[in-house]
Parts: sequence; structure tokens; C-alpha cells
Amino acid sequence: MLRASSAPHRLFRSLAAKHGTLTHLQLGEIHLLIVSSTEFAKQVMKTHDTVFANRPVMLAPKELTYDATGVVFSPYGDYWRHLRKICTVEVLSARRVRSFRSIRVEEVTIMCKWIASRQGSTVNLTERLYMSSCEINGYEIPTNTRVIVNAWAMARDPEYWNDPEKFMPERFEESSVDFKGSNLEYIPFGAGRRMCPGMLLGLTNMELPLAMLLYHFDWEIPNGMKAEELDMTEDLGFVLNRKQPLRLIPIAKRPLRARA
Ligand code: HEM
Repeated sequence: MLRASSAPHRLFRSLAAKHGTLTHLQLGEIHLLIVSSTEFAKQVMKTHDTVFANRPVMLAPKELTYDATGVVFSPYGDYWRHLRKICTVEVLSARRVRSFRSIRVEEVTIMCKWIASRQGSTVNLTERLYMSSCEINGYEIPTNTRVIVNAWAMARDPEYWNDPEKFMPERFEESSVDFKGSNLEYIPFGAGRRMCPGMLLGLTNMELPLAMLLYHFDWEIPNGMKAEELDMTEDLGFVLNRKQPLRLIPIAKRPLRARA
């Protein structure tokens, strides 16, 4: 298990294939419940949402976030509810996200100008674009069990997806599945009470740069490599990253106009 710790999402998926999509692990005194199917994720994130909305007390967040007093790591309760309200109503509301539009456009234009100045040479895109106890299915889940919902595995479940490992964005064109937490087979922003409150800001900050990069440039893979040959190895950090940076060659397609 320790050897597989750089890809726990893969390890947990293979454990699920062998032992079932609700797996209990005991690591010393810590109970860990790994949920790898939409059916059980629904129990955790919808049916028993309040029970699982808590966060474990962990050393790193305590040290790094002023005794876990931020919204991400604070325990479920009145204090978290208060912070969450400030986040959704004041900091991350649609009105607030819209109000930063001009800054967003300015920043993305600066990035595109930089890319245009590197036309024909290879640019590193990954660097540049960072932009209480309860019962489930007859099993008694002890208090303080830590739950990991393997959203990565669920988004690749052949029961829900055709050709699940294939990058095929067009699969969403005719589909009613969205990413806002109601379809548990696809939950990049989580689901339930602790779902990401920054979804709108995150999406807005992704959509504009992506649209401008595709509108103004064509992109070529260096060294005559084919798309299938790109190294897609994953690297686990706070989120799942590419191990090798994405290096592509920008070819200017439509000129960037100066904005007022
Ligand atoms: C594409 C970008 C983003 C993705 C994919 C993402 C994804 C997530 C996920 C999966 C969670 C955990 C949800 C759960 O436990 O069910 C989360 C929580 C959270 N996210 Fe995001 N997020 C993004 C952008 C942002 C941004 C831009 C902000 C704010 C500036 C933000 C603030 C938060 C906060 C505060 C929480 C904790 C909420 C709580 O515990 O109540 N996120 N995010």
C-alpha cells in the first residue's frame, strides 16, 4: 500500500474491484471508508450528508490554517456555517465573480500576448495555465470514520460511461449529466453540504483563458510526436497533476487586439 501511495486513487479502485465498492481499511487506530460507487456516494453525500459533513482533526491543517479555523478544514457546525455563508454570499457570489471580469480579461490578454511572443517555440502550458455513526447498506460505520469518495474512479465507472478512459468531451453534448453535484457519477466539485463554494469562480477562471487560447492559437505537439504519445502520467499533490509538463507550440491564428 505504501508503495502505491503516489496513486491512491488507482489503488483504491483496484481494492474496490476485488473487495467491493464500499471498503473498510483500518490504519492503526484510524478507520477509513473508501467509497467507489455512485450508489454508496449517494448514501454519504446525500442521504447521510450531515453525518459525513465533518472534517477530521489533522496536524497539517491545524498548523497551516490557524488551528483549522478556515472554511475548508473547520468542523461541521455553526462556525463553519457562518464562514460558508460569508464565502457564498460575499466572497464567491455570482455578482462578485462578475465584478472582476475586467481584471480577468486583462490578465488573460497578458498571458496570450506572452504566448504570441513565443510563437513557434515550445511553451510549458501546465506551468502557465495554473491558473456520528451511521448505517450504510447494513454496515455500521463507526463514529469518526474517515471517508474517501473516489470521484476519479466513479467518473470512470463503465456502468455509467461508454469507453470511460477515453478523453471524449463530446460525450456531454447529448447528455443530461452535469458537474454540479446532482449526478454522482461526475463530481469534480464534490457534492452535498461541503461541496465547493468556489465553483463559479473556478469555472469562470478556466473558461475565459481556455476560450482565448483556442480562439487565438493553433497548438502543435513538439518533435513530431502524436497526441497518443503524450506522457499522461499523474503526479499526486493537493490535486492530481501531470507529472510531465504539457509543452506545446503556439501558432498564432487570430491576432490579439489591444483592449481599452
Ligand atoms: C476548477 C476549480 C475547482 C475545483 C475542481 C474544486 C473542487 C473542490 C472539491 C472537490 C471540493 C471538496 C468538496 C467536497 O468535500 O464534497 C472543494 C472544496 C472547496 N473549495 Fe473548491 N474547487 C475549485 C475551485 C475553487 C475556488 C476558485 C475556490 C475559492 C477561491 C474554492 C474554494 C473551496 C472551498 C472553500 C472548499 C471547502 C468547502 C467546505 O468545506 O465547506 N474552490 N473544491
